Amino acid sequence: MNLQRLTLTDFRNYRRCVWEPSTALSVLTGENGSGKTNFLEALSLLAPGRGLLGSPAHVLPRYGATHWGIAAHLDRNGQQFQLSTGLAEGRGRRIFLLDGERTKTLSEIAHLYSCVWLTPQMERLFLEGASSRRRFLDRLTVALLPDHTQQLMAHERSVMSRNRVLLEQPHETAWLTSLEESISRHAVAATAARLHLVETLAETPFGNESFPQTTLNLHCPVAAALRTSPALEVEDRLRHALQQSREQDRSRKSTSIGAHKADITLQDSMTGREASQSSSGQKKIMLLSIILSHAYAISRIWGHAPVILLDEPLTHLDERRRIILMESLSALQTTTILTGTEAELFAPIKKAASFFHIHDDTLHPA
Ligand SMILES: Nc1ncnc2c1ncn2[C@@H]1O[C@H](COP(=O)(O)OP(=O)(O)OP(=O)(O)O)[C@@H](O)[C@H]1O
Repeated sequence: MNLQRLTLTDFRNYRRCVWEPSTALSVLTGENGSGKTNFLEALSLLAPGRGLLGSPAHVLPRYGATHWGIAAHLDRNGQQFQLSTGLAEGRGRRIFLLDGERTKTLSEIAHLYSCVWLTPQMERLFLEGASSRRRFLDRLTVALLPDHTQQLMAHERSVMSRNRVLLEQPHETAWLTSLEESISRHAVAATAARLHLVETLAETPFGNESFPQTTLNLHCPVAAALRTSPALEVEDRLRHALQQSREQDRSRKSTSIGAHKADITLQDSMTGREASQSSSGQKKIMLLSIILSHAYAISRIWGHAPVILLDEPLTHLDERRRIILMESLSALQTTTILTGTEAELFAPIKKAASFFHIHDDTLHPA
């Protein structure tokens, strides 16, 4: 996937920014707060699922603006198209346009465009509660199975309705039964999709051959597992479990079983230890391994490599691993953008990459 031009209008700190990368690999540098993360976020928002599972559309306009827009000219295996997204004036929801036409389904876009994204905030995944790990897992899943978003939204709506009915009309058993049927159907589908993702990632050799024609050997393989209850894999069992838990759920004012209770565990597969006990550098390597394995899985499934966005990928890595990572990335043919505050650290890819410095919401060739 090659990005040819990106235009941001009133997006975050960018009033109007047009960027045309000249090589597949680009390095964006800039001072703290210059807008490096915002720039990568814009490209991530072109992929379906990000808006639903990330920042809501109304927080994205530049302060003082009421709407925002992102437009990308892309080349996918020789096929050129324009993909845009944004919040139009007077509309509450963002829309997607493909070559200027409003898209009908998000899977239409998933066939054409995908990206993988690593941010420093993701390092908190190892320490935070299960809900942020679920969001992370779901975002990866949506890139492979776009319908996953609909399943999750339908599941959430049914869980909220069941909580309300349990509190306000607990004797409406027919209503509760139908909501529990809906929860079971969507929870089983969502669990199957998540398991599919975890299995797909497990098939790609984590931390080793994480991308075609590339060897990323950072010596810290990671194993991901979905911690889920067996009830979540069989509709009848889940329906029965929900029915049995009505009293208990009513007193705790929430539904205790469902797709919203699953968790993923991440382990260092060399030591067998939980990833949360690893060092900062080891955590970073595990995340990089997951993200690049995900990129590999996307390219196998959709037939095109995703855009790769790595925000501060060198932080916490020692010099040897920084060089291995940069050399691996410079072999990729797909648009890959790396950010950092110090351009000098990217010296090993001086020849392969184009360098830009962000200042005053503009990307200046460096
Ligand atoms: N909606 C918005 N309108 C205008 N500015 C915004 C908006 N949202 C965020 N910002 C500002 O954009 C600036 C740039 O943020 P960003 O996180 O992209 O910087 P960065 O270059 O990645 O910084 P760092 O190196 O510290 O990680 C921040 O100062 C933030 O306050």
